[in-house]
Amino acid sequence: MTASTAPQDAVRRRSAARRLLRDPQAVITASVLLLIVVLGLLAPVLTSHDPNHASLDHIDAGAGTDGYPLGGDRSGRDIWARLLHSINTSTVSALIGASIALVIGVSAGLVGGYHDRLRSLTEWVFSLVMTFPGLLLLIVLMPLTGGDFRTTMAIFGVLLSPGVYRITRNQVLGVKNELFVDAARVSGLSDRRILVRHVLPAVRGPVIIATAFLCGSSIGVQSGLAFLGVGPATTPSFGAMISEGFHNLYLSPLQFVWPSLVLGALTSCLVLFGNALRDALEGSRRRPAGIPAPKAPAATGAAPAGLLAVEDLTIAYPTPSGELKEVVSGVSLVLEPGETLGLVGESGSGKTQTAFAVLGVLPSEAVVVRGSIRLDGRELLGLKESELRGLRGRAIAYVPQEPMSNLDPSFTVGAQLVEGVRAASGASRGEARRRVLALLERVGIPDPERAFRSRPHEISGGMAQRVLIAGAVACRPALLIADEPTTALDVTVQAEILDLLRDLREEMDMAVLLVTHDFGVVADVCDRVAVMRTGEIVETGTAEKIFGGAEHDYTRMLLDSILDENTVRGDAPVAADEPLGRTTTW
Ligand SMILES: Nc1ncnc2c1ncn2[C@@H]1O[C@H](COP(=O)(O)OP(=O)(O)OP(=O)(O)O)[C@@H](O)[C@H]1O
Repeated sequence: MTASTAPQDAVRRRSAARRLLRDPQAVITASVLLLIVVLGLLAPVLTSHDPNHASLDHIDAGAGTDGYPLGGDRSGRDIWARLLHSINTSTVSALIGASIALVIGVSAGLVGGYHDRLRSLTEWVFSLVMTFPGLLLLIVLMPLTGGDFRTTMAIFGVLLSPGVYRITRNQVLGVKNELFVDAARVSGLSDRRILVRHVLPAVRGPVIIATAFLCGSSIGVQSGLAFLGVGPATTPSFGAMISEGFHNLYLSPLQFVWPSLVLGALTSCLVLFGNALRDALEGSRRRPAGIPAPKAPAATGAAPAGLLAVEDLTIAYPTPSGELKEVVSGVSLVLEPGETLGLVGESGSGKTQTAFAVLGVLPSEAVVVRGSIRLDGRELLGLKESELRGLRGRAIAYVPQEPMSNLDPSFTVGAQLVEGVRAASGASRGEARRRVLALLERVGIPDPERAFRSRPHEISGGMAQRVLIAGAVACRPALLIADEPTTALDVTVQAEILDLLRDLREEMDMAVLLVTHDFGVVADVCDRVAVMRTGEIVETGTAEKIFGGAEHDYTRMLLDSILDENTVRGDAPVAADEPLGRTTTW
C-alpha cells in the first residue's frame, strides 16, 4: 500500500508546487519574503556600520547622507544598518518561535490524538498552558531570560504550541480510524512507524499552513516587546526602531516609516503566503486557468420544450494534477409538467450531480463545462445565487434522501417548516403556521398539532420524510426533485411515501425528477425513465418501454440484477404465487 501511495503523494506534491508557482499571490509574497531575508543575511556586506554604533555627527541625519543611505536616528545610528540587522532578529525570532511550537505541538498532537489513554494528559497540559497570559508572562520572565530575545522566543514557542497541538490532534483523530491505518496496524507496523509514515502525512498540510502564521506571530510579539522597551536596547529590532521613530515622528517621519514598512511587508507577506499555501495544498477552489465558462450546447434548432430542459450538461471536477475529470457528460433530459421522470443508475453514475446542477447547489469546485438547464424557458446556468435562491422552494423544491439529518435537532418541526414557508412566500407567522398545519395533515401526519410541536428525534423516519415533503410542496413548486426519497425508510413506509408523492404530483400538477437506483420505485411512480451510467444517459423511454423491452445492455443488466436479487417492491407485499416481476409490467 505504501509503495502504491508513494507515487500518488509525489504527484500530489508536484501539483501543489505547480499550483503554488502559478498563483500570483504566492509568487509575489514568496519573492518579497525571500528578498527581505536575503537582505538581512547580506547585512555584513551591505553595510559597514554596527547597528548600535552612535555617531554624534549623524543624529537625525537625512536619507542619502554619506554612508547613511536611509539617514541616522536620533542617537546617530545608521537606520539602514539597523533595518538589516532587525530583519535578522525577526527571522531568528520566527524560526525559534515557530519551530518550538511545531516540535511540541505536533509531537504531543500525534501522541494525544493517536493514543486515547494519553489524550486526557495532553489535553490537561495544553489547557493549562493556554491559561497563561502570554505577553504578560514573557515580560515577567524577563529577569530570568536576561532579556535575550532568543530565550523569550523559545518561551513564546511553548505558549504557541497548544494551537499546533489542537490542529494536529484533530487531524489525527480524523484519520486514525481510516482503513489504511487499520491495515498498517494489522500488518504489524509499530505505533511510531504508523504515526510517522501514515498519520503524519495527513497532518502535514494544515501544519505547514499554520507555520506561516506562527512565524508572523513570533515576529509580531518580538517587535511588540521591543516597542514596549522590554529587553536590551542593543538588540536591533523593528519594534525598537518604530518606538524611536515614533518619538521623532514630527521631526523626521521617515525614521518611523522605514521599520513599519519592512515589518508590515514581512508579516503581511507571511500571512498572505500562508493563505496561498493553504489553497495550493488543499486544492484550488478557483476555476483552473484556461477552463471556459459553461458553453451553450450546439444549436439544434428550436429549444427543447418542457418544463425542465437539460441539454448537453457536462460537469467536471479538477483532479490533483490540475486536469478536469468529467462526472456528468452531455446529459440531456426533458421533463413535462405533471410528469415523473426517474433518473436511474448505479452509485456514482452522476444522478445526484445532475440533480444538484438543476438545483444550483453543486460544490464550489465543480465546473459546469458546457450545457444548458432551462426551467420554463429560463436558463438557470449562470444565474446569481440570489436569483437561484428566489427559485428554490418556490419553483423548484427538493426532497432529500436522509430525512432525519435534514431536520435541525435544535428546533421543533413546526418552527422549521414555518421558517421555510415564510422565507419562500413572505407569509405572516400566523398564516405560515396555518399553512404548515394544513400541509402536515395533507401529507398524512395523524396529529399535526403534536408533530408541529415535536423535535425531529420525537418523530419516526417516515414521519420526518412526510414533514420534508410537506415543506417542499408548501409553495406548490412546478418541479420537485426527490433524491432517493425512500432509501432510508423501511419497505411499508416507502410505499406510503411514494403514494404520497404520486398524489401530490397529481393534485399540484408538479413535475417530479426522481433520483433513484431502485427500479421498484421507478415502476411505482415514474412515467418515463432515464438510465445513467458513468455520467452519461444510455437509454431513455417510457417506463413501459424500459420495463417491457429495454434496448441497452446496461439497462437490461440493471433490471436483471434487481430481479435476481428479489428487490423489486410493490405497493403491497408480493403474494407468494404472484410472479416476481409483477411491478415491472404495465
Ligand atoms: N466534490 C466532488 N469532487 C470530485 N468528485 C465528485 C464530487 N462529488 C461527486 N463526485 C463524483 O461524481 C460522480 C457522480 O457522483 P453522484 O453523487 O452524482 O453519483 P450518484 O449516481 O448520485 O451516486 P449515489 O447514488 O451513490 O449518490 C462520482 O464518481 C463522484 O465520485
